[in-house]
Amino acid sequence: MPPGSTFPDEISDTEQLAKTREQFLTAEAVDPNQVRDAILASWWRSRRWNVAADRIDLTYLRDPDLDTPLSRSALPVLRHLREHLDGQPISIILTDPAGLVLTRMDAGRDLDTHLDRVNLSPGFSYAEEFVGTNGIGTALEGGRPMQVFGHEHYAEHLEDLACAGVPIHHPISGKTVGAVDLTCWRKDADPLLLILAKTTAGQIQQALLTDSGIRELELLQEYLRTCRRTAGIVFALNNDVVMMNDNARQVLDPAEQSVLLAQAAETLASRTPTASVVVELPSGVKARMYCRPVRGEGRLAGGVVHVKLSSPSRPRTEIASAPRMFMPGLVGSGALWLRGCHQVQAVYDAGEWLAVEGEPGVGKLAVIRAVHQQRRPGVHFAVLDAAAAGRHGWLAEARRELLDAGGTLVIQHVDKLSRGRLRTLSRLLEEARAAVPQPWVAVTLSQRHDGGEMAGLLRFFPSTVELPPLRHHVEDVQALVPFFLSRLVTGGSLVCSPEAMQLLVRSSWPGNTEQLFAVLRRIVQHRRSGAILPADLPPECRTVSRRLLSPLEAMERDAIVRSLIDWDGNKIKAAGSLGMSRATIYRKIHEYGIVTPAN
Ligand SMILES: Nc1ncnc2c1ncn2[C@@H]1O[C@H](COP(=O)(O)OP(=O)(O)OP(=O)(O)O)[C@@H](O)[C@H]1O
Repeated sequence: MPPGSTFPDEISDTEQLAKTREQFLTAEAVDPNQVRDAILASWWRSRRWNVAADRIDLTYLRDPDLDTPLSRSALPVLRHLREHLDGQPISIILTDPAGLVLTRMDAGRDLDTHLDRVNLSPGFSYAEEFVGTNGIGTALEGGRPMQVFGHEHYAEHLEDLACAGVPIHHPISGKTVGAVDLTCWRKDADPLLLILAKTTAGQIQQALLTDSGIRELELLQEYLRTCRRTAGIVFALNNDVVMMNDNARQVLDPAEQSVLLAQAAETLASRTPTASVVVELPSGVKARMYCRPVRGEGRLAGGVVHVKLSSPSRPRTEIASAPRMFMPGLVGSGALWLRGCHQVQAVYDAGEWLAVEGEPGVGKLAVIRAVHQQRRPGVHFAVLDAAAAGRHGWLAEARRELLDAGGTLVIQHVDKLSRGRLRTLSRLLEEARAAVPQPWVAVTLSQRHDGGEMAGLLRFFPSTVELPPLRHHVEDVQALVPFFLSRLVTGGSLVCSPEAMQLLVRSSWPGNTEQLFAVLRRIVQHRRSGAILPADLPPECRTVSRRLLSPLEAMERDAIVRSLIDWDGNKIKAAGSLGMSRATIYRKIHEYGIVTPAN
């Protein structure tokens, strides 16, 4: 099957795909033309998660909570769809944003039995990190609709199925609140399934908007009233929205915001919310919070909170230099990081097209997006990934964005383009320079390329801004952690303990900010409120190795870290339990940069 296509043709495709998957699993070279780009990328991720391909052995996580805005809005839509499908063997599944199956509608005995056998049932998570490539997890991971057929699944027990998953976004906050998935037998697969899943996700979003609109309006009005009455710190929150006045953003750093939001969420969720609570912030400053629940249509719509900092012990200068979001969606105040961001702003303001360079995951796209949102909010913003340039329709999309759309276009990973594609893109950029309206174009790349076709492309971009790896501004981990936690856990009810933060700051983050985000995403799977402790951190956070380890090395490192934790840092006992000599464990600890518990 061609890598860009969306639907495998026939049996020959199926056999070829099965062979390709097997080659991938046995670490043989894979012909990228035999498998779709998005699937190959997902196989690589599955391998990095160490997902087992030969079995599905999931842990039952918890009873799904169906009394949530998502379930309340989605269930009537799904029931309606079930009626329309009129007994056809298509399973309709709703999950939360982490891939936890919330509900599955009956689809006939044979299919239901099979789905039970592969744990595609309420209470189990179909996140990519547990099951590997699949319609639900891969759609959520990529943040876009995804159809996965037969042998494209990473786990072989899913090879008889085809699934179409679509993330559901909250219509107001834009956050991913869940996914809808339609699963059928592979032999019955049809490209229309994805269209149906997209329509269903759209209907659920519409229902969410209708259901939450009135309550959100009540919350907004109460928030505005409070802001008019007081010049102090005010914020309003519910599960989907956080509003904050300028004072709150200027005076509180992200860690303090997280603590206050967590406390406010807890106070509002309690059956008898107390009117005023005193909270000690990480800096030692005391804050008195006045929480007022807001109701709309008989239900809790959220709460408005007014905060007074009651301890003046913190000097004003410290308040002013505390890290805060200086561009939309960005935190961090390390000198190298800020210099990169200011350079991007300057090039944008000069109206020049821009190349941004840096290791994978350092935040290249995030900075460009933030500058765009800051300078031209509401104007069209599009992202094209050059890693998917082999996909059918990619060039047509690039042409449309460059010549017709105006606004901002980011082409990520241009260093992944073939020479032919580089030449074609250069021609399009030439045309785009004369387009009306002219787009602002930025490209991102990980490696420096000084010659050949890449030089031809880069002549359209007068400046290259280099963003530093996270290890060069590792102090920003302190601000990134609470920021990511507030993105991952609604209501901000999870904070990081100082002990865990110390380990996070000591890690070397070869995968940069993206890796930090992935680590926290994994942690919130099992800890959703309270404080993250050192024991919650995965073994990779106990190493200061500067290089990315191979999957086999990572497994060995993890085993050593776990054993050291089990034996309270006693290296000799840990080595004994692993069947390793004392010399070997010392060498490995040094080689992998393991920070032992005793350290
Ligand atoms: N300073 C920051 N503040 C907040 N979030 C950040 C920051 N830097 C990076 N991120 C987040 O980290 C993740 C990785 O960033 P991003 O995708 O921009 O990296 P990238 O350099 O473009 O990666 P790649 O080259 O691998 O595509 C994203 O979720 C992004 O929002």
